[in-house]
Amino acid sequence: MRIAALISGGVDSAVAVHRLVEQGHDVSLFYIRIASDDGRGDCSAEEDLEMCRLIASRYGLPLDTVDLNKEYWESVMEYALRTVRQGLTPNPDIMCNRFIKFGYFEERRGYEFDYTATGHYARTLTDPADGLVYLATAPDPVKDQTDFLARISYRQLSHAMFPIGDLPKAEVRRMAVELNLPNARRRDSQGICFLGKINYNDFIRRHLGERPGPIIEIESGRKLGEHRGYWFHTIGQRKGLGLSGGPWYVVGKNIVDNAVYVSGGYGTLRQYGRTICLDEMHWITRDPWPDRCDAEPIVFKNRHMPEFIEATLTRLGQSRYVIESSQPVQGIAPGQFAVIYTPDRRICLGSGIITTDDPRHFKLTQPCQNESD
Ligand SMILES: Nc1ncnc2c1ncn2[C@@H]1O[C@H](COP(=O)(O)OP(=O)(O)OP(=O)(O)O)[C@@H](O)[C@H]1O
Repeated sequence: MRIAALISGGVDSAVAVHRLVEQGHDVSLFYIRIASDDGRGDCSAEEDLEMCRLIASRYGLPLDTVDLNKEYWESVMEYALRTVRQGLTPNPDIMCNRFIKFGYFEERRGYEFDYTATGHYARTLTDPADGLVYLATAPDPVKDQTDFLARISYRQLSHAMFPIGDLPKAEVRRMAVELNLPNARRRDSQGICFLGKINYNDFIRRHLGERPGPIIEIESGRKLGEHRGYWFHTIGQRKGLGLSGGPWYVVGKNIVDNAVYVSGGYGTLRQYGRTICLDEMHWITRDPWPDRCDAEPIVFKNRHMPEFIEATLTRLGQSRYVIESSQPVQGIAPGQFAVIYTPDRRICLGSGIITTDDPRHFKLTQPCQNESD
């Protein structure tokens, strides 16, 4: 088959290329170029590209660079800045997969090929019962990246291939060393997709500036210190508050008063919630419960983490849902995505955006409604 392989210069996509070649596919390599926004040039991209060239020459494959800078700024960076300015928590990785790696790249080059392959830790499964393709979790629970893919469309998923998704990271690294790949000992990329190369706080500061305001203890109303702008802080955050006598957790923000609210100690109730309201639900393959409004058993993640949380999911309106978690959940941050999985943790069904709605106003007994109601 003809495969477009997206490579970053990192070890995962290099081993993915090795596996595709080994399986006898006709592989073309693509590197997506995003310029850095700090005016300091783009040396890390040059280094990545050099690695990609070494991989290409090692396997005798064509390598092309695709410039998606403008598209990245319009669909990922502006979304991230808009979201933090609203006091919400963005997820640039999710947007990057949907709009860049499986979006604009597909429109520009990917469509010419049978499949587009990446080094993501995820799998695709075809269910013999309905013949449809599903996004399945990787066996390596720490590396599983299905949560970052939970917003891609069915069309994008059906055209995607994850050649290393069935391997544990340690095995991928071992293969790279054994194959003597040029990047075998390169350290893993950290942080947020292309933004991972720059300091996140610097990025926010450059675009939104600073706006000092009070840090307030939510229980007592006492001012404990100053922050440099509510957009630097996320609900659930513990580090970087600069307060003594912690631990302190961010539990709320008031963007009108520019106040950041914290709660001290371990496990105080303010830091937790069990009811999570969602909107803009996106099902990747299909709505598993199209005609039902019952509390369906699921597991979910509300941030990138290895553990799944057991819960029920109930539809309230066409795209509005509510999660009732079986255990208290720390750091429920509006704007973030709650990613929904089947109870056996095998299939990533989709995701909804956590809203600012007050969960106490959601009665699970309220009748299921359609959007037009
Ligand atoms: N600049 C890029 N150009 C093309 N594809 C990319 C680029 N950056 C990432 N990708 C693709 O997206 C996948 C997941 O990217 P992520 O940033 O999560 O890196 P990763 O898991 O550390 O993988 P790798 O080790 O390949 O960098 C990569 O394996 C690669 O297929």
